[in-house]
Amino acid sequence: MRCGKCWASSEQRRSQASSSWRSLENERAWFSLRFSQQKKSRGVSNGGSVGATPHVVFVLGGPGSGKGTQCALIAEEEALGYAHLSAGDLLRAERNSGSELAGMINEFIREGKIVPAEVTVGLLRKAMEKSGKSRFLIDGFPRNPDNLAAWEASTAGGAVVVDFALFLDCPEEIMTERIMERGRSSGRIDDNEEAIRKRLVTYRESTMPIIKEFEARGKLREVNSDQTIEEVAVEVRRHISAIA
Ligand SMILES: Nc1ncnc2c1ncn2[C@@H]1O[C@H](COP(=O)(O)OP(=O)(O)O)[C@@H](O)[C@H]1O
Ligand SMILES: O=c1ccn([C@@H]2O[C@H](COP(=O)(O)OP(=O)(O)O)[C@@H](O)[C@H]2O)c(=O)[nH]1
Repeated sequence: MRCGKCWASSEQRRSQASSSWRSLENERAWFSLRFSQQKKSRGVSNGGSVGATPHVVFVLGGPGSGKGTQCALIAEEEALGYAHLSAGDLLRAERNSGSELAGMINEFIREGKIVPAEVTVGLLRKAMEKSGKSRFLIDGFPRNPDNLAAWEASTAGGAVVVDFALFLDCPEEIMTERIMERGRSSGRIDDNEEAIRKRLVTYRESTMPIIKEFEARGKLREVNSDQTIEEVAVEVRRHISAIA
């Protein structure tokens, strides 16, 4: 039975969970196949070189911390060779496409909750393929342990290298101010006070543990994003440029 806050009954969830595992198997197969083919065909760009294993930087931080702004600046520098993939943008595009997932995605976004991992991993996969690039800034993902597990299952065997997670650290009051300002023109259903409160709870409870996980692995780079866009960009670029 459907309710305002749940997008599916427990039966639907169970059936979705089993199809999720099947799709994860497909994702895994895809990453290995796709990128081994790329190596053979030497057909992808890599900031000048071709044929290398794809490299990813996850860009994490709370809502309004500046992830999209900073990723766009790096992607503008063509010589660096990065494709900017915003998980949120991909989800909003899928919702706007009117696909069968649209209603479910809309509910999760409205509630500031995290969309089931296999949906997001599938959208990222397609976007990576379409980009023709082999360096990726993945903006706003992984947001919880399920996201990370699904990503790792789909890239098992080293098909994709995660260089590090870049954490844009910003006080919640500043993030809230920025999003309220963005909400004046963004048209986003979640750029309002009520949704921001929910998104901040999700960030604290679900995404912070992922940031801590990358820290524990020695794979976290941190930037204070409570500075001007230009000041943040200098530090972000320094971390990106340090990748071999
Ligand atoms: N360093 C900054 N100082 C002030 N405003 C910023 C800064 N970085 C981003 N913004 C603004 O704050 C809002 C949120 O930034 P955005 O990059 O969309 O954040 P996120 O992708 O993390 O949600 C945007 O309107 C953006 O122009
Ligand atoms: O990997 C992701 C990325 C985004 N979202 C959803 O999309 C919303 C907006 O995310 P986005 O990164 O665009 O916004 P930000 O939090 O950076 O402002 C989030 O609150 C989630 O509901 C999600 O479920 N999984």
